Amino acid sequence: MQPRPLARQHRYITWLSLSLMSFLALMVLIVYESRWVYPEIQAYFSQTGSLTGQQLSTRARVYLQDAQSELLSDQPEQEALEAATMDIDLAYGLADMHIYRREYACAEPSLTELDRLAALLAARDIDRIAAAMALFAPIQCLTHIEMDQLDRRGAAINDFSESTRQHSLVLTYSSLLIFVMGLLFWWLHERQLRRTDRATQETFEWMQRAMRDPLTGIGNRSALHQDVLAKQHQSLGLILVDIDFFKQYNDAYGHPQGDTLLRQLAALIGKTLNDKAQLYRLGGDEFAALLHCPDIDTLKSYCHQLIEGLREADFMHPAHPDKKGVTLSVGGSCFVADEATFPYAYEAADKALYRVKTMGRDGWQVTEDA
Ligand SMILES: Nc1nc2c(ncn2[C@@H]2O[C@H](COP(=O)(O)OP(=O)(O)OP(=O)(O)O)[C@@H](O)[C@H]2O)c(=O)[nH]1
Repeated sequence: MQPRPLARQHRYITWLSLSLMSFLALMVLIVYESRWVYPEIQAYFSQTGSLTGQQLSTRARVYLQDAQSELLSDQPEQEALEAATMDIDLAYGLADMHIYRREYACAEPSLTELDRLAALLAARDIDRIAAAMALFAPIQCLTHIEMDQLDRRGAAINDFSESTRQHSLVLTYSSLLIFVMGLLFWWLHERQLRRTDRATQETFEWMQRAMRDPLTGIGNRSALHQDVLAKQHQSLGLILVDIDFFKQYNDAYGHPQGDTLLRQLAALIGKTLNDKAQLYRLGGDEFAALLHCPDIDTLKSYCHQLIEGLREADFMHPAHPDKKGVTLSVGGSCFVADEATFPYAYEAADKALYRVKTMGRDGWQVTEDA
């Protein structure tokens, strides 16, 4: 059975909504996974070893080494002391950081030492070599700070890379999972749809079979009733056809041949009525035809055609009491299709058929004003 356009549309909409849901889930995940980026960057540039922290200690150390060079140079005393004092002051200004005092034990004594040296140099109370030697301890401290800040920065970068790798992994596996789940949903949906299609098809076929006469392939009594209801308010003609002396035919030829005759008659009635009628087998040797009937004369002409058509076909009947071939008794009535009118129309056609039977068979009658 071809999938109906509506079912296909529904399938696409469901598939689309699943994709959208997966996409949304992925977006939520990305936003969730990215939440660490900004605090991480902030941490990188503020709390741990930072570029600024390292640069300040480096600059301060360079000033102190400059001061040492100036103290040990051969420039005039006055100039050398002034330049060294200036560099020590600059170094003090850079190294006098709260974070250095808090984090490094050597910071406090070094700053005190620089303070003392600056005062001694200003008072010319220390010789140049002693002052240069005294700068080694603060230089060592600043070098230590500088290296430590570098180490901390390296560690922060490593942490940053590691967490980036982990978050990327989470993101990759989650995307894969969502993709697989999308496929699974799609497969489940398709399977359900196929099952529903199959069940619908089976129900449809079962209903079709329930409405068919298995021997002749034409409709049965239920189909006749259903078709009448489907043609509400239309002018219809109902023709009932009964084989004459069918029992004798069966007795003479046997039931299988009787079955063949039933099939042949079903085909003949259809052909005679030019396929304008819907045919039914009501049971046994009784058929019915339902057709459009604008007036009673049309119905009469159909009935006449049936009798003449059978005569022309000339089916043999070896046991016909009147020594004829197979003959039919036909009764008809016209009615406006409705659930309420149909039983009366059926009764009227049946009465007409009965009249034919009682009048010797092989003929037709209609009941007017059913
Ligand atoms: N071969 C065959 N015979 C059937 C079938 N259904 C019913 N019959 C036979 O049809 C015959 C109908 O007999 P009756 O109702 O007496 O009708 P009739 O012999 O045609 O007599 P009248 O209608 O009065 O002319 C019976 O012998 C049934 O056994 C069928 O499916 N196949």
